[in-house]
Amino acid sequence: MQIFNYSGDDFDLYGQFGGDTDTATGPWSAPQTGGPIDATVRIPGSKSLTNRELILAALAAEPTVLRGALLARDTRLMISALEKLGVDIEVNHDRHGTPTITVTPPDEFSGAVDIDCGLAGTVMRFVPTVAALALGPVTFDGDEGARLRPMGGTLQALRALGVQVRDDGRGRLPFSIFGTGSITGGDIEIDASASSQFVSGLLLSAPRFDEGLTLRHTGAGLPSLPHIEMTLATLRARGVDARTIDERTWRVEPGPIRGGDIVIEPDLSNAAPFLIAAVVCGGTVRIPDWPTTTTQVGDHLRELLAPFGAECTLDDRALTCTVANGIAQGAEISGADLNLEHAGELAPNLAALLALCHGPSTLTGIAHLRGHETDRLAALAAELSRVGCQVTELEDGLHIVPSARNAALWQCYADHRMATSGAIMGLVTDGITVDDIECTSKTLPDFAEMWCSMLGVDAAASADTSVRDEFIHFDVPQRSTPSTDTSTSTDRPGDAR
Ligand SMILES: O=C(O)C1=C[C@@H](OP(=O)(O)O)[C@@H](O)[C@H](O)C1
Ligand SMILES: C=C(OP(=O)(O)O)C(=O)O
Repeated sequence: MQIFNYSGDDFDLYGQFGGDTDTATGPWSAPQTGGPIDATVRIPGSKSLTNRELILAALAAEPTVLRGALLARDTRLMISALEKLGVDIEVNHDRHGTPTITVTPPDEFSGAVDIDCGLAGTVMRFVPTVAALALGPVTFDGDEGARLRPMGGTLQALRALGVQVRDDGRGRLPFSIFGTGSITGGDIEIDASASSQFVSGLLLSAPRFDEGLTLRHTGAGLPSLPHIEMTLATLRARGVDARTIDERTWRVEPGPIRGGDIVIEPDLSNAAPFLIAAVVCGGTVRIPDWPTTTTQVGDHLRELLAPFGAECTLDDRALTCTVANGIAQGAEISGADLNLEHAGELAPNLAALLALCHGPSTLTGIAHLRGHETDRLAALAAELSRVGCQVTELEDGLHIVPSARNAALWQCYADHRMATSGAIMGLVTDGITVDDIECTSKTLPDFAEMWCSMLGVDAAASADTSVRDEFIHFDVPQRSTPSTDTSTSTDRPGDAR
């Protein structure tokens, strides 16, 4: 069972904010269903939107109310971090049980605090720039796995902005920021090839810089461009002049950030395993409140799943995804070559789908996944191989050759998307046990219950505490330790671990 290194002292992980105390723990037998699915799955708020809106609400000139926000480990860590910096945050639920968060910004941010980032990229890359606007030192640390994630882009940028930063020279957590209450801003260059979050974190706080910010990415490819679009869109929606100058340069003018009432969209990337389940099992999955226009990369699932037999129709109430003949009914779907540079977040779940197809597939453009919650390329290669596929790790992706599959203990490496990928594999593979389904609490605490409910199976039957003996003896692939290079700009994709 995963033990969370969670040190937020204002609330417990499943307690005060309405988390589900029945969340499955320990080894979990991936459930199967006898026939096609017919389910409506209500997906909680977007992690990326919730954490952007929390940051902007903290920096705003007036209070903000967030409706439909996500309450999961990543967003609770964000709330806790901002509270420590002096932001007043109240969490309630409306009469339908939908979370409502009221955020009142402080007159000035307080320093002399420690921030726990957990494993949340949005906390470790978005909060430091807010902390640089505080008076006094702010120290950042996180889970063991978080200490392997690239941070050089953020630290490099803060130093270029004249902020004093102390770290051990590896460009990783832990580090301390010594804010002086203001940032002048201006023009800076960073290498954001390891994560788009370096760019987003700076742009979000930039309206509060005296001269705003012109930010240029200088490195190789820039991943997850839609997430930068999302950052610009959230800024503009609050009255900030934020724009793309060219494909590597962005400009944010200084000025007040509006508060107000904001509705958070469902997390479309978290819809991925449920929509993929329709492709695997056949039938229909409906996702209510799917937005008709959005910057979320999960919206690309509508096109991405079409070649796999998914007919997706969108109206103003829901996305309906119907699959006439699923893999479980004998559909022989050929593999695919996908460049997921912009949609890396979807790669683990799509890799699981490709492993269930007929014929080889290649995923490219995702070298930066080595710096995600775990080295996702190594983790997917290890786990898909364990189930019986032939998988080759490429410099920037994976080559997957499906094969007859066998029972296995699927390891998650604390990665929520590895956990949901294990659940997908288990839909049509007998004997898949996911070692740590609880790590889905990073962005979707009720995943196990939602999955069982979609399949019409009893959730209690999947909570398997007796791992079969033969599984215990599988080797766990070793994760390499981070580079000891003293430069803070060693965040090139592939160098991340
Ligand atoms: O800004 C964001 O909310 C995110 C940006 C992306 O990060 P990377 O650019 O590091 O892939 C994405 O993968 C992550 O899940 C969320
Ligand atoms: C990469 C991810 O998360 P994070 O925001 O922690 O980077 C993810 O959710 O797939």
